[in-house]
Amino acid sequence: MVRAGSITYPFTFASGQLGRTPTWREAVGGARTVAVITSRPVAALFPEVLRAIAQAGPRHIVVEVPDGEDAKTLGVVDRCYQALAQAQFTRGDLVIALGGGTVTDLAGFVAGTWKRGARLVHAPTTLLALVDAAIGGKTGINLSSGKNLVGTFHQPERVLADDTVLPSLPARELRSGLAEVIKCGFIAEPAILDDLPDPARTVSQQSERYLRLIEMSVRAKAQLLADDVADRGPRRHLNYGHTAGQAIETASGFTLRHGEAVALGMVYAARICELLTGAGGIVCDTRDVLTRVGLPVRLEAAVSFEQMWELMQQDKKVSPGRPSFVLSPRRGTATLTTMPERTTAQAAFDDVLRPG
Ligand SMILES: NC(=O)c1ccc[n+]([C@@H]2O[C@H](COP(=O)([O-])OP(=O)(O)OC[C@H]3O[C@@H](n4cnc5c(N)ncnc54)[C@H](O)[C@@H]3O)[C@@H](O)[C@H]2O)c1
Ligand SMILES: O=C(O)C(=O)C[C@@H](O)[C@H](O)[C@H](O)COP(=O)(O)O
Ligand SMILES: [Zn+2]
Repeated sequence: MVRAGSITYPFTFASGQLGRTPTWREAVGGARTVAVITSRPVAALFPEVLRAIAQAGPRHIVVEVPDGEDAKTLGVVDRCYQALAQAQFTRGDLVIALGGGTVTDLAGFVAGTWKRGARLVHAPTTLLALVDAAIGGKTGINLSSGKNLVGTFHQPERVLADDTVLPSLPARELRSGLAEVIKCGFIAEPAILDDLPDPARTVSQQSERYLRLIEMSVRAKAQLLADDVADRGPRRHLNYGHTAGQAIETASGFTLRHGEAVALGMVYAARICELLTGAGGIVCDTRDVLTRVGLPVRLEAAVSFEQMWELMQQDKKVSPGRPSFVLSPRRGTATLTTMPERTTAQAAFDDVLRPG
């Protein structure tokens, strides 16, 4: 179960459940219409899931949205609203998000704002969505001025976790998800960092290990948000590596995957921590861990300090004088500090991120 303040909902883990009609019969409850928001590649990968949803009973529509970050725009939100309007979709009807974190962020926002809040079930299909995006109710739409600048908190009624989605993931997507898993290792559960998968082996060859990692990451995230859904205190620890990471992700024009950018953001935060505390070895440890699974530890995209700094100021956590930058001085712990001064921020960028 995930507790998000006063709301509690199940995170059910069962191999193959997404392709079974009874799963969906139970999830649909009394809805008369179901709207599946998904992307074309995901729909093509999982026809048996769409079939199982169709067989669950109510009328259903499939709203296909662009793949990846292109889904998280106000234009796509509007297209989803039009589809819901045409289907005379009510608050008691159900939005199903079938896809990765971009789909859960978009569908969560659409459900949360449709008639001030429709029902929502997440069916995550990437590792990243399974361990992170499908849990906790954050939704996000990008603007040209920054990532996730528009959003609501809207909790799903349930998260249907199914590890049979993982084997088809390209290695790069798997690594991107592992960045969020590693993040949980640095901020909350150090055992994660001693149990990382071997990138040379497939998911199926180390499935027990993946199950442990998913379990530890979900537990860590659920604990941090349980009493801070609105992201004012401990939940912010989940933003470790994101202040710089999401700025870099945006400045790269989304050529970097979310997890890759977060990996670079964690290296950056590690250096900031060293500069602020005088401690040593944090960057080295961070790079060692990330390198073990093949995540980037140096910035190769053409992103300047000025671009990153400018975008960091747009971060939602930032308000003058208030703690908004996450440090992890020791494996398994996190603290909040104020945004570093520009000179410190520039020094850290030059030390660990400057390309070339
Ligand atoms: N709301 C939150 O708490 C939260 C947390 C973390 C990340 N996010 C957001 O999530 C997004 C990143 O999510 P993502 O990494 O899942 O990216 P994504 O949704 O773009 O999916 C990545 C790619 O994988 C493909 N794909 C999906 N499932 C697949 C499968 N089973 N097999 C093969 N390919 C598959 C998709 O078609 C896509 O091309 C970012 O926008 C990030 O901001 C949100
Ligand atoms: O759930 C949270 O809280 C997180 O911060 C999880 C992050 O991994 C995720 O990328 C989130 O969408 C970032 O949120 P934002 O507030 O920085 O937009
Ligand atoms: Zn993230």
